[in-house]
Amino acid sequence: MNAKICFIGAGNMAKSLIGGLLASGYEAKNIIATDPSEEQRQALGSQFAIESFADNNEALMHADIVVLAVKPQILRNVCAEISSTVQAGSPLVLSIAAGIRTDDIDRWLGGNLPIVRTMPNTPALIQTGATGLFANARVNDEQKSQAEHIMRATGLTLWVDTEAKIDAVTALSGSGPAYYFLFMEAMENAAEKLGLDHKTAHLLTMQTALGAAKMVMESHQDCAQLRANVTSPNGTTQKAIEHFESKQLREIVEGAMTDAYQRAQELADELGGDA
Ligand SMILES: NC(=O)C1=CN([C@@H]2O[C@H](COP(=O)(O)OP(=O)(O)OC[C@H]3O[C@@H](n4cnc5c(N)ncnc54)[C@H](O)[C@@H]3O)[C@@H](O)[C@H]2O)C=CC1
Ligand SMILES: O=C(O)[C@@H]1CCC=N1
Repeated sequence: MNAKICFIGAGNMAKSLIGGLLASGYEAKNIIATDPSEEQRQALGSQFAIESFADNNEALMHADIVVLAVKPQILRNVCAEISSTVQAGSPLVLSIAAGIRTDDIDRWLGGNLPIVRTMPNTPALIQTGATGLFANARVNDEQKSQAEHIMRATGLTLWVDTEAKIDAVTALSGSGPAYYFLFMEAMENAAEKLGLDHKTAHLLTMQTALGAAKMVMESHQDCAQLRANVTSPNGTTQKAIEHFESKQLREIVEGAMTDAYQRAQELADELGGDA
């Protein structure tokens, strides 16, 4: 693939995608990025040998693919600013903005555009991300594979067939890293109360999380079976699991993810729409 990709916004997520693309052999001359912040452009220039611009329209002039990587709250204004250049070039539009629907982006950009909406997550920063993708009806097969190629540079990619499912992806893998961080924080704190020093508690928590995740990925056994393997009859794990179950851990997780899902839909209504 040698399409010219233009990132609008050169913050954390854009830099992780650019880093991933370059590491996977994508040519630096085919990647450009924009950012009004000189500091961000300098940071970009010191990390990667790609061209950067302060002016979105100037950068977009020759782009085959535009990646919208600004904060959701400013996306509407950015789209208004670039709409005539986008209409002139009709590039594939890829959005990584949380909670903004393809119909809104399309309307803000002047209409009739192929748009892929994605939901990455922060482990993309270390090329261990997980991204859900949704394509609107104007995206063709070649453009789908281009979008997938870009997002795969930072980890796993999975397509969903309705846009509402992107909100479910947001509740799962988009926000999910924070759930694991919270659980790890709680384990560390509990271990310290049981007498371990902070460093020991931290190291054992991290290694346990990594080991558990690797086992799920590599052992060909499902989570319930792996849990059963740790749980000796009438042993320590059984006591802990019984405690979790008696406090309705599963219902707590379902409630949290349902709240996240509903918030994703509310955000789309608040930031999108005609207002
Ligand atoms: N943090 C997360 O877990 C996730 C974030 N995202 C999405 O990724 C997108 C980017 O997020 P981050 O990289 O974390 O934000 P960031 O704040 O690091 O980067 C945004 C960049 O946009 C630049 N910018 C501001 N105004 C601009 C303009 N008019 N034109 C061009 N660039 C402009 C800023 O200077 C900044 O460098 C957001 O829409 C966010 O919703 C998506 C999934 C997960
Ligand atoms: O918390 C949020 O709204 C965004 C979406 C997924 C991760 N961060």
